[in-house]
Amino acid sequence: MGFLEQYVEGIPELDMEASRAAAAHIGNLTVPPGALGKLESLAVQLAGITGRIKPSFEKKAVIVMAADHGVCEEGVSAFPQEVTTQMIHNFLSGGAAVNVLARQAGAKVVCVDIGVNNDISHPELVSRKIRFGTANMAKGPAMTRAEAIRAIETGISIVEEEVRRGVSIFVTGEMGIGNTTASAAVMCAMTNTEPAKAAGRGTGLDDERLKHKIGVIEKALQLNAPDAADPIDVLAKVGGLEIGGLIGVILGAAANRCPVVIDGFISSAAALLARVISPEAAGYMIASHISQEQGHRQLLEALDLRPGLDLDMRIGEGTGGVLGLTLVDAACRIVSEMATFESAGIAGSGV
Ligand SMILES: Cc1cc2ncn([C@H]3O[C@H](COP(=O)(O)O)[C@@H](O)[C@H]3O)c2cc1C
Ligand SMILES: O=C(O)c1cccnc1
Repeated sequence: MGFLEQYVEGIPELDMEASRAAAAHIGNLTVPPGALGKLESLAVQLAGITGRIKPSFEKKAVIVMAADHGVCEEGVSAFPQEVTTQMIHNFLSGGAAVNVLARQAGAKVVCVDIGVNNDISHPELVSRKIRFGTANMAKGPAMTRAEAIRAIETGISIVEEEVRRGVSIFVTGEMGIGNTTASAAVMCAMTNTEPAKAAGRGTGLDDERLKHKIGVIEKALQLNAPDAADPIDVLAKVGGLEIGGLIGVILGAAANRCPVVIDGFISSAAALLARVISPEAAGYMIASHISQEQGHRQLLEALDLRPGLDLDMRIGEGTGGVLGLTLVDAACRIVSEMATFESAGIAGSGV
């Protein structure tokens, strides 16, 4: 058995006893039953993940996996490929949207080069390049199976390092011009969805170029025939290196009983593959927001995840995910700080 298969076997089931105890505690808090809505289900989930009724997460990290995509040569993005590298410099100097929102949430940004086209060296950059971008999936497989597995294992090793540094909650983030094309192709392959329903405008394609993008995805799926029963085959043929890295982040978080907050469309495509690799990992995923990217709603439904926020965002990077940390903090404070009917001397419901 390879490292990955063995690692995945170690992902623990959720602690249902802790979840039940949290639900009972929430039932005694001074609100009408169920009135705190998704914050209540989040608190119950967090108890199941950590085994603690009143968890708290001091150290938080968003892992921004960055990689390039060979399919960009088909003209599937509104922006040129160099923007991937340029944005990495922006992440490293703290000026990107995810940096700002992560500072607000008290999370550190870990930027990983898992497959960018250029050589980049910076003391803050985690350099784990597997190859210089994927190959063009409209002409053949994006990467080899061995590279796909390495991408996943890279994500796992980064989480393991951060757990050793005390991080106890993770957010998925990414940067890669062209990656909404790869993510839509993954979604189509895994859920048997028409590319016209899965593909969106990404960074801002007009109608004509969106039609072209849909045609490219159709061609890539036809040519590569990814096997829906084999998520690593799907990742290798029509996915991306950062998508593989994020699968590893999700599996790594689950193996360490840490919640993992899922960002937008690209992160959700990674989550879809992760939950087939490990059905147990699904319980550790928290959906942060619904992105404007067409296909995200259906993708979240396929994941059976209900997003907390709907902010008309369409950027990725982990921006929605770090905003989702606020909801996690809110759920934690409710269970640890609220009074119960008994402690506050308030009469319960008469019905
Ligand atoms: C300046 C800029 C910053 C970004 N930050 C995230 N993305 C997002 O856009 C890209 C996906 O869209 P597409 O598939 O259309 O290329 C990804 O890099 C994603 O993270 C950005 C895109 C741009 C242009
Ligand atoms: O939802 C996302 O992750 C997204 C949407 C558009 C562009 N980039 C990312």
